[in-house]
Amino acid sequence: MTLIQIEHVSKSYVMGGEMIRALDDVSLDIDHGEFVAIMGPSGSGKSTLMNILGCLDVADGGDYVLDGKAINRLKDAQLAEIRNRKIGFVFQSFNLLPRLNAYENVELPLIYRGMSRKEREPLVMKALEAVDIVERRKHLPSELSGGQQQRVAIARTLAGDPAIILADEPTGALDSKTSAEILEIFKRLNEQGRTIVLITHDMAIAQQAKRVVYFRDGKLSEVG
Ligand SMILES: Nc1ncnc2c1ncn2[C@@H]1O[C@H](COP(=O)(O)OP(=O)(O)OP(=O)(O)O)[C@@H](O)[C@H]1O
Repeated sequence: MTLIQIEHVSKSYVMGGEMIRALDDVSLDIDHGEFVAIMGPSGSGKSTLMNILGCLDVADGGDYVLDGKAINRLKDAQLAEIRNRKIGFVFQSFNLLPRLNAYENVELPLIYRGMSRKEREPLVMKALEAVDIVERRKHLPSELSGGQQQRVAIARTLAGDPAIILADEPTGALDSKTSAEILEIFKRLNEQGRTIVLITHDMAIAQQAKRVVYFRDGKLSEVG
């Protein structure tokens, strides 16, 4: 079943009087349960596509349907709501709040959703268990390694039960052994049915996904 449908999407920026076509007539379908890597060199348009997929930005032209809903004609408030309910972001820089411990970082988005403490606890614990970080739940981010911080960031995303996880260079700040461990977590989550889109400039990392799409100069092509 199709989860993401992008058809003839374009996005341009004007810089110093010159027009840059960051996305040039891009079409892409992603089914529920897929693990897709979007791979391309710096400046190829990956972040622009991620922002559109993640409902952080809208395209200039073309159509985007996410989980049966047309996204490109929505207003900012509606986009924000879809983003909060459907999209789980994982970033290179973890983006944890430094004064909250691991448990509290995972819990925070559920507080914003208005859930009670009783409702939150099983969801937070389940998410921490899914990434094997339960024992460290009382530690602050500064007391955790990079790999452990990324596990917490993945748990925070999982607790919200998103339709899709968008991971932008999630191993970019990690050494190769830790990167491999984080990629194993994504693979395991995918085996459990999670839909994952991994954005990377690194072919070795992209090849860990089940499907690789290649980006160059704002255009997409399937690999293999
Ligand atoms: N806000 C903006 N204003 C002007 N040009 C932009 C803007 N955002 C992106 N671009 C341009 O659009 C093109 C695609 O950029 P994008 O950030 O999507 O690439 P990327 O593949 O994510 O690169 P990187 O891996 O370096 O982050 C680049 O030429 C970039 O300079």
